[in-house]
Amino acid sequence: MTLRVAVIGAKGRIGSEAVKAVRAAEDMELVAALGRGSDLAELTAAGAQVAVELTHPDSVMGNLDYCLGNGVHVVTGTTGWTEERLGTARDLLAKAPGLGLLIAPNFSIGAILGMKFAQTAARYFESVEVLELHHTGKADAPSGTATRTAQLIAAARAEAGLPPQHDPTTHGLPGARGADVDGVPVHAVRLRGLLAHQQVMLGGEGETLTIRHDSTHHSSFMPGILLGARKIADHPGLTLGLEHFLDL
Ligand SMILES: NC(=O)C1=CN([C@@H]2O[C@H](COP(=O)(O)OP(=O)(O)OC[C@H]3O[C@@H](n4cnc5c(N)ncnc54)[C@H](O)[C@@H]3O)[C@@H](O)[C@H]2O)C=CC1
Ligand SMILES: O=C(O)C1=N[C@H](C(=O)O)C[C@H](O)C1
Repeated sequence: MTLRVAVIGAKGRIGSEAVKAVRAAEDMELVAALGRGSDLAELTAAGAQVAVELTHPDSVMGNLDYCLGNGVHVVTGTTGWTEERLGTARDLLAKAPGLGLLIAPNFSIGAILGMKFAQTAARYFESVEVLELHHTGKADAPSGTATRTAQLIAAARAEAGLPPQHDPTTHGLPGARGADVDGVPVHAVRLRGLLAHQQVMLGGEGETLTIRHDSTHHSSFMPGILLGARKIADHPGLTLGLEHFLDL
């Protein structure tokens, strides 16, 4: 049966690519393509079963509220998530039994594997820092991927009983050591010419390990978006990370 999919944020960098990908998918029909200022009622009028939400941290919560309140599963890649926002999303889901919400910090398989490799390596190294590099249109910093990666690394270190990292800095400028995400320094670069890149650097006695991923085109995110749209109805409630839909 054909899956009826709507894209919200259809004119954006990733949204416009998602519109093409959904159109090209033989098992999907693009029933609505909404931009800023569109009426969300278009989506329900068109009978969308799944909304692919790719907008802005300022817009995502309102879109979730509408979709989950109107019987539509949601796959979102929009970033800027906090514990408070996740709590609100859980509250919305509690009022929408049977509906699924996938929040995916990154849809690219390489990035997801990079996060997994970093999580695996974390327990074996004394030091770890995350560097993310993005295009100049990005609203949030650090990136959703870097934040999630740092959280996974911190949890792995804690589970292994590693002590907090020692920061030797006693002199310097504020910000020079990056943002502190659960004790892991995260550095964000915004540079024209870049798209989405991440480097996790781990260091131990006499060695370093670097895990690097580069998205060089928005097409890298499309197989993950389509997979999320296909699977979300079978996963009611909140799923945080596309890795839960993959055999990892
Ligand atoms: N999870 C992932 O793999 C990826 C996530 N992203 C995230 O997706 C989001 C969008 O990124 P970009 O496409 O680069 O941004 P963008 O600024 O190019 O596109 C966002 C689009 O959403 C539209 N928009 C904003 N509010 C809206 C609303 N209420 N209703 C409908 N449309 C609305 C804007 O007008 C714009 O066209 C960001 O949060 C970004 O971090 C981006 C790439 C990959
Ligand atoms: O804004 C982007 O471009 C991206 N956003 C996501 C993030 O914040 O991690 C995913 C990817 O890095 C591209």
